[in-house]
Amino acid sequence: MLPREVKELVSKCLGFLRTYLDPYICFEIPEFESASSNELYKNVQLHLNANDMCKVANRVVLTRIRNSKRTCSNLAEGESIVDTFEGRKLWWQHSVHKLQGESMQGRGSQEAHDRLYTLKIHKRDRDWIIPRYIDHINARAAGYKRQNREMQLYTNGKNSSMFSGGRHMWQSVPFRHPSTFDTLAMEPASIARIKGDLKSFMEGKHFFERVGRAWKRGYLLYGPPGTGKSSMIAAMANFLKYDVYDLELTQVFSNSELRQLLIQTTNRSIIVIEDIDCSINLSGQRTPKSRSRRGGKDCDRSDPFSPNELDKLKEDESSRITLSGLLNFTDGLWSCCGDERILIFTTNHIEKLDAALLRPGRMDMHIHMSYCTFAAFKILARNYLMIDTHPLFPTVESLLHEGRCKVTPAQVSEVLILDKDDPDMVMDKLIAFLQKPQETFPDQHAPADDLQSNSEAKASPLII
Ligand SMILES: Nc1ncnc2c1ncn2[C@@H]1O[C@H](COP(=O)(O)OP(=O)(O)OP(=O)(O)O)[C@@H](O)[C@H]1O
Ligand SMILES: [Mg+2]
Repeated sequence: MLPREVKELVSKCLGFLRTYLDPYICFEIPEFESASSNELYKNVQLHLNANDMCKVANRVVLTRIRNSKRTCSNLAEGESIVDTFEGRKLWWQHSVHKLQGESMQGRGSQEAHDRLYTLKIHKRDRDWIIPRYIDHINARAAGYKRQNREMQLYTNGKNSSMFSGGRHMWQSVPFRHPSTFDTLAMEPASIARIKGDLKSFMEGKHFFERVGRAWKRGYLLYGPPGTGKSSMIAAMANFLKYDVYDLELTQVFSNSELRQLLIQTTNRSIIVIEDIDCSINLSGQRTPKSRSRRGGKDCDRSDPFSPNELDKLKEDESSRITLSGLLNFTDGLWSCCGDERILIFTTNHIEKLDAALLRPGRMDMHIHMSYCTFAAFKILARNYLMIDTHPLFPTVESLLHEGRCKVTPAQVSEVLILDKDDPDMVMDKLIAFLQKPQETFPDQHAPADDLQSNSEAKASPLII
């Protein structure tokens, strides 16, 4: 019989020998470190989920958070799977232990389990694979979070200015607008250009740093009412997964308040000022928005203002928000406080905009949203009626040809939605509608025509 000390020494030596001879090494990634959650654990979970790797496991835990669009899968207790990275194999195992007594402190009742991922790799890969693989997981998880996060729509309401000394100048609701570039009726070539521009902006961090420019981009959307300017903004937000800040300039009472509002916007966001011609004018005074009989927001109208509007106008006279205050944020020193910002102005009346707004370097791209073309109609027909062709398509084409019949995509979609389950009837109704004389809204010239005479303006902005 060996004495106890010797037995312990032998087993210790055997343990060392086993570790020494074992070609693998394990890393543990617990869900919690002390009482705080371990971000890496969550990132591993997202990485396995994003790559659909859990589906090869025998037991998978499926979860869906309330109001979320996605179902998440995770390895069940004791399950393991293999991942590959740069040609090397890595093994993941998930273990779950029930917590008791003191170890539950600070976790809350729902965290009564200790969850842990164990990553096993070859010892020889240890030095080079670990930093790179972990970076890869974090990057994948960041991309996944971005794709799946709930977007927000912020607005500066009347009451928001009460909080200007505090932190809450914006109020938000979840942004769930269904418009996408697939549902937008527009020339496919224009859509492709806009998507390409947004993509290169989103991926342009190093470019903007290298050339010393603030990482921002400005778009001016102009065209008659109902041509899809607001739908375009929603499609851009859904494409980029950015939050939207709908800035109501008529509720902003000074340049400093405007600056505070803009400073509070977060990175990766779209700041929108709709109907810019109605929100601000050259002298910096604002006029209440109104709709003309043709449906556009017509600020220089001839009909008298109501008493309420007159009161508002008087109130406005004391306001000191100016175009230069706004432009200071678009391209002045303030433009670089924050990254990945997109600024969008919309207008029904580009001809009324101040030249300062149209100058190169202000709005990088001018996008003309115009009356429905045949290509745009085909997109609406596919989306509303689920048809790609119909015997009456050539008639529609000749009616819409070269803007012969001026109807907006909004008007066409109103007709298509009427009997969407009966394409033949809808097509008949559409032809009858297109043959009726239409009351049109004056569609402005593309600013290129105005800018041609201005040599400074010839180089930019991009015009679509
Ligand atoms: N280009 C388009 N593609 C698809 N649907 C469109 C388009 N234009 C308009 N619509 C339809 O018409 C509705 C109104 O369009 P939208 O609000 O985007 O127009 P707008 O140009 O912003 O008008 P306004 O100048 O009055 O603000 C949308 O909800 C959508 O259903
Ligand atoms: Mg709109």
